[in-house]
Amino acid sequence: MDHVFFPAFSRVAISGGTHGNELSGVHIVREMQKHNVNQMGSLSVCPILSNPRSIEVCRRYIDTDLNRCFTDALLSTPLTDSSSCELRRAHELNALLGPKGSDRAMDLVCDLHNTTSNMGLCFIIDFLDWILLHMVKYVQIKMPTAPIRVINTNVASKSLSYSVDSVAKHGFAIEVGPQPHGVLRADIYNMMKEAVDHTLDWLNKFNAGTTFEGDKVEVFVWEKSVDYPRDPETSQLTAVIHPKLQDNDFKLLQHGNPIFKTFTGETVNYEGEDLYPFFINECAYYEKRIAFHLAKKETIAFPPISVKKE
Ligand SMILES: N[C@@H](Cc1ccccc1)C(=O)O
Ligand SMILES: CCCCCC(=O)O
Ligand SMILES: [Zn+2]
Repeated sequence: MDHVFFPAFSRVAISGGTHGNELSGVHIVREMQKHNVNQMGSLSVCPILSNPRSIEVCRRYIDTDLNRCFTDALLSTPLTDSSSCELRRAHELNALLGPKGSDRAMDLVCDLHNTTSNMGLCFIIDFLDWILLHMVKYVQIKMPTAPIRVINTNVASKSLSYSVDSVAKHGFAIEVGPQPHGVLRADIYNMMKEAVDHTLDWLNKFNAGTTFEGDKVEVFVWEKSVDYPRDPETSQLTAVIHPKLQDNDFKLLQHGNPIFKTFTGETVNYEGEDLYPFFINECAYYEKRIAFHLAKKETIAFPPISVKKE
């Protein structure tokens, strides 16, 4: 693949607390703010707490999920007195870190999340972005023992991307679990902190003119979601994640494998095509009617890249 050149990175944001009870990112950002981290080598770094009001009450959100508020449609919805706290905050964050799709948007936003699912450390991206794939490869090499994967949400277009990181030129989330929401685990905190540090190191090396050789990386591309079995009248759950699926994120799920155990003891088997499950039993997804997501696994080759000399 031909060598690709990108402009140097200048302004990056590290955001935490987009979901107020996902504490690794809240404390990583708080530590950065406490030590006045705002210049790291060639980068100006903006540590920001995305949803201070939800952090204050240690809940995912106040009115609605902030990480679903950044579609073009919602960002151009005029605010009224009845607008949700999070839509109001999304408009503020878009002005601060974006505007989404504009030339003056942040070069990069790294949004920090935790999951109750056994997912290790995942980079969540909306599109194949050579910069982000190189960054992931670098972090994987620097953290060989940690399970580090890439999830592509496969959103249909930039205008339909809905997460806070989508306002930047290069946006992604770092998702680490398992960690209960509202809880801090040292192992999970350290994994996230190390990944953030390596990400910033990579950006400085890139800016300094390092050529990163082409390579390939496995990417899990979102395909569909599966909800819990529910009572058709009441929508109440009638089953839980089967013990044989629980904690087996990213292990191939094959036709006929057990996925749910009903409260009356029956096993429900998976009837779909062989795919990779993730976000299995994520606490915050019950209300979204998601028991787990399913992804295809693809191997993506990416070209050598280096900074474009202005
Ligand atoms: N846990 C995050 C995962 C995510 C990150 C970025 C984009 C889409 C999804 C969320 O549900 O918001
Ligand atoms: C990482 C989560 C993927 C969400 C895919 C969707 O709900 O459209
Ligand atoms: Zn989150």
